Amino acid sequence: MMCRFHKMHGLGNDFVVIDARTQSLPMSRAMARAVADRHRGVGCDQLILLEPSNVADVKMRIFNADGGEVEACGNATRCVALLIGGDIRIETLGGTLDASSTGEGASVDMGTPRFTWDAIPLAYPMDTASLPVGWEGLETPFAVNVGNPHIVFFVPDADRVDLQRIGPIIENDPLFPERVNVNAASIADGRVKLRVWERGAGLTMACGTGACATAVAAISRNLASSPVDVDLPGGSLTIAWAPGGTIRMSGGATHVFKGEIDLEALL
Ligand SMILES: N[C@H](CCC[C@H](N)C(=O)O)C(=O)O
Repeated sequence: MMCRFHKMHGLGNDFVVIDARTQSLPMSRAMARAVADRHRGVGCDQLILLEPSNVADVKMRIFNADGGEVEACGNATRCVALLIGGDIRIETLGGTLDASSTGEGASVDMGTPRFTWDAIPLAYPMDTASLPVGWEGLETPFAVNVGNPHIVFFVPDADRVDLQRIGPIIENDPLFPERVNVNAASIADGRVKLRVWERGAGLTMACGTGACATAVAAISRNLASSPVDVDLPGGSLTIAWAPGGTIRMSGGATHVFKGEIDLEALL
């Protein structure tokens, strides 16, 4: 079955976007994993499937490279806004988001962060502002749900954290029943430097929800003030948030090419 797709990225966090609003496409974990495979498929960090919505302009389904369907993807949300254009409302498992395309990218209202232990979720009650846990020198992280679960470690230099090694250990710790996205952040001159090990995708060039989670954590700990510029390997995002409010994320989004793939040939 030939299937058209758009190859897009948000600061190098890359996506295969399939628009299934006019022709439904049953998606499976195996199919998502096969499309994301960088050797046998198209290759991407996340597969994005667009479907009709009863509550918004479009429903955006998000599948990590490991095939798991998840609640939120900030960079992909900007890409979908760029693809569709104008001001749009996007339904996701993590909530319905308002986005505005700005030509080179988009700004998105990512909703209200949640801080209670059972909203992250954690396996048992804890102070999510400063978890009394640590892994090999990464200590007292901040946990927050921004549609998806994130843990944020503030360190002297984010580049010196071996996320390739420690990321999957933390991602899969039993403290996180839904696993977790792992953020290593350092602050310099009021800006945040961020490196992310993503749940279900590994190290990525950028993570939109990671930037949101880290900005919320930095503002909550008085380490930075809103709006916060977050510098990731693939580029910078600007995150605005005040306690009690919603998170506003702005940044680039890029359409690279249109393609076609034989989905049956992948399995
Ligand atoms: N790995 C994330 C989904 C993608 C998030 C990231 N690509 C973004 O831009 O927010 C999770 O499992 O919750």
